[in-house]
Amino acid sequence: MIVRVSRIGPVDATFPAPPSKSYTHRALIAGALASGRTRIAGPLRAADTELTARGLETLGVPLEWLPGEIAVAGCSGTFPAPGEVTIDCGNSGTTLRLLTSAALLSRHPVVLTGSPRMLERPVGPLAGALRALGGEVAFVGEPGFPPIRISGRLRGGKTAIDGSISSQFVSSILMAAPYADEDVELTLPAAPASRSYLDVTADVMLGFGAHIERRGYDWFRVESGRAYRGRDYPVEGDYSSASYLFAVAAVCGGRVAVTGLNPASVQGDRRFLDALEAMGCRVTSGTDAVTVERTGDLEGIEIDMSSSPDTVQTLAAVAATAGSPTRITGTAHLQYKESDRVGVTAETLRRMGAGVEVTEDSLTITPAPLHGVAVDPHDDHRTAMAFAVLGLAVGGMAIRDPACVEKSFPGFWEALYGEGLL
Ligand SMILES: O=C(O)C1=C[C@@H](OP(=O)(O)O)[C@@H](O)[C@H](O)C1
Ligand SMILES: C=C(OP(=O)(O)O)C(=O)O
Repeated sequence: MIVRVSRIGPVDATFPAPPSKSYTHRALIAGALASGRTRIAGPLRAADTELTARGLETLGVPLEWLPGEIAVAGCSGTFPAPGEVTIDCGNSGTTLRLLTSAALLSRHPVVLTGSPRMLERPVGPLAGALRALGGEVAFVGEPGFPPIRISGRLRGGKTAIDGSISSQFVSSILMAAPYADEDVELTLPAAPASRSYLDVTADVMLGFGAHIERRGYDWFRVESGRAYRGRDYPVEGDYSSASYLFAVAAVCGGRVAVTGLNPASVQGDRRFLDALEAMGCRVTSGTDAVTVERTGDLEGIEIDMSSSPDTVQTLAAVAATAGSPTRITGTAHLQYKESDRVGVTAETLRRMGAGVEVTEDSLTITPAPLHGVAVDPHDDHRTAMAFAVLGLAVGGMAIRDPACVEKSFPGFWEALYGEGLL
């Protein structure tokens, strides 16, 4: 299937934010490990969160998707898997990385695997740190990459971990740490990639009753024995998904309001709104909605997006419509995602007519007259959504494999269609 995107004029639209993917993954894991029952209210039901839920079910945790909620029966820190199990994490890095440490809480070995692309996404630094904490991690295929077989136990103690490729390595150990035999102390010798996701991890852990101490992003200690307690857990809206909706106003002009976002959220992709503001949009944040409005022209900016990787492509799309160049830094780790995102974004923007310069850790977009092209997102939801939005300003865009948005934002096309934008 192909979605054809035509040029539209200024917009005036209001959308509900899809629920947060990162919060839903973490609430599922905390609820599964907790003592007692958890009710996750307003979760994201998308391909990736279903993969985490299915993985937990494979580990023996009863859970049920009900209308508007997930009911999870916590296993009090020991997964009751009946024997060795294999969990297919598909294309979801968060599922694979976060379940890797949790797998040590099963009585039996766990094999974690995924899509062909997932098998190219690194897990080496996570494996190394888990071994230092008592786990056994065997690489079934290529060393440093899934599939991995996890056995042994989470003894705990102190170790260093390199999170410069992915913050998910650190989040993984933190989330399982309350169930280690001893306290877990992690030192991060290098600045972690996507550090804001460590704030999301800490937020969920605290919300479920764990005890975590930290010094910024370079030292964390989790108390062993302060177990998660089952609870009613509401999931806030997703700033990464909302970025595509805000970007519609930025590239087409007019106004887009998104409801259901937490204005005080620790989600790093809130930074996308700072970028839009710096480029010349008006951003207002009320109790009901966050609104982006553009009446004049956009200016290029220079911005570090190292903590907000999932909105780099959205920002690149907006930047291509500005009146001057934009330099986005902190992009090195985008090569490890569902696709080599900087490469794909640069190649597509160049085909559309923009000037693009790429370095190891930056992306500079020089606007020029643009024309629509056919985009094959190669199973990367964010490529599909970012270029669909740009298509609304440029016209003549064709997005192949539109179903790949199911990974994080299953209602994306319907949301645009519902507001008359497609
Ligand atoms: O922990 C998480 O929920 C995520 C962390 C980020 O990954 P990296 O830390 O690998 O950059 C982000 O890109 C991903 O979509 C979700
Ligand atoms: C990188 C992403 O997710 P994950 O790492 O979970 O595959 C994403 O959603 O952009």
